[in-house]
Amino acid sequence: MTDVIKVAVLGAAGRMGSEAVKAINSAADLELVAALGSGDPLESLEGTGADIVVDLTVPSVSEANVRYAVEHGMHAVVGTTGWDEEKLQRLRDLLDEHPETGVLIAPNFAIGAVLAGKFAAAASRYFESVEVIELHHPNKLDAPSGTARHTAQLIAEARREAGVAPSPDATESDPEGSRGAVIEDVHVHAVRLRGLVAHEEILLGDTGQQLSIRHDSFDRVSFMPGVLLGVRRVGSAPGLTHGLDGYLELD
Ligand SMILES: NC(=O)C1=CN([C@@H]2O[C@H](COP(=O)(O)OP(=O)(O)OC[C@H]3O[C@@H](n4cnc5c(N)ncnc54)[C@H](O)[C@@H]3O)[C@@H](O)[C@H]2O)C=CC1
Ligand SMILES: O=C(O)C1=N[C@H](C(=O)O)C[C@H](O)C1
Repeated sequence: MTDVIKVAVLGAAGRMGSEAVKAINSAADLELVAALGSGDPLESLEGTGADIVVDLTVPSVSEANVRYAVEHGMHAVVGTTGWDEEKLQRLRDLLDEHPETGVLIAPNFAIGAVLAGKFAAAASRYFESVEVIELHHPNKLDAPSGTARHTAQLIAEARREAGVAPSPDATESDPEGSRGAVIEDVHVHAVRLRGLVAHEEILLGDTGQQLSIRHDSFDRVSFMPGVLLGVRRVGSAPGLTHGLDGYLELD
C-alpha cells in the first residue's frame, strides 16, 4: 500500500478552502492534518506531519505562507492570486536553497481554464487583434484575475515568438481607462457581477472573422480535480511549477 499524503489547508474557512477540505477528506490517499484560518499562526503546522501545504488565502499573506512551508520542509500547492514576477523570482531563489522541495503556483485549477489559455495563446499567432475579458463574483479582491494575467502573458509570449505586432488600436483619448488594463500589450477587462463565479473569454479578431474562446466555472467544485492533482504531484516535482499545465501532457 502506498503512503497516505498528509495535507494542511490554509484559508480553510474560505470559499475555495472549504471545498478543498471536502475534496481532501473524500480522497482515500490523502489525510487532512490541519485546517488553518486567518487567526491561526503558521506554527500550528508544527507536529502535524504535513507533507503538503495548500494555500487558498489572500494575496497579502500567500508569499509568507509559502516561504514558511518551504523553509520547514513542506511542498506547497498555491491557488491564491498575486504572484507577480518579483514574488516568483524570490520563490525560485528560495527553492534553489531547498532543491528537494516542490511548489505549484496555479493561477487556475480548472482544466477547462488551463486549456482555454493554451488554445488562446496558440490561436493568437494567427489573429491581428486579441483581447481578454474576465468575469467574476463581486467578492473577489483582485482585478484583473490571476488567470487573465496568466492568459495575457501566454498570448504575449506566443505572439512575440511568432513576430506578431501588438493589436491595432486607434484610441487617442481614454481618460476613464475604458480600454482596460494592458498586460504585455494585451488589453484585459474585468467584470464583477452578482451571480457569477469565475469566467474568462478571449476574443480574437482578424479581417472578416472572429474567434471566441470561453471558459466558465459555474461552481468551485470545478477547481477540485486540479487541486487534488497538484497535491498528488507536487512532491515529485521539485522546483517551481507555474501553471497546472506543467503537470499535464498538453503539448
Ligand atoms: N487557482 C484557482 O483555481 C483559484 C484561485 N482562487 C484564488 O484563491 C484565493 C482565495 O479565494 P476564495 O476562497 O474565493 O477567497 P475567500 O476570501 O473566500 O477565502 C480566503 C480565506 O483565507 C483566509 N485567510 C486570510 N489570511 C489568512 C492567513 N494568514 N492564514 C490562513 N487563512 C487566511 C480568510 O479568512 C478567508 O477565509 C484568492 O486569491 C482567489 O483569487 C479562487 C478560485 C480558484
Ligand atoms: O477569486 C476567484 O474567484 C478566482 N480567482 C482566480 C483568479 O484570479 O484567476 C481563479 C478563478 O478565476 C477564480
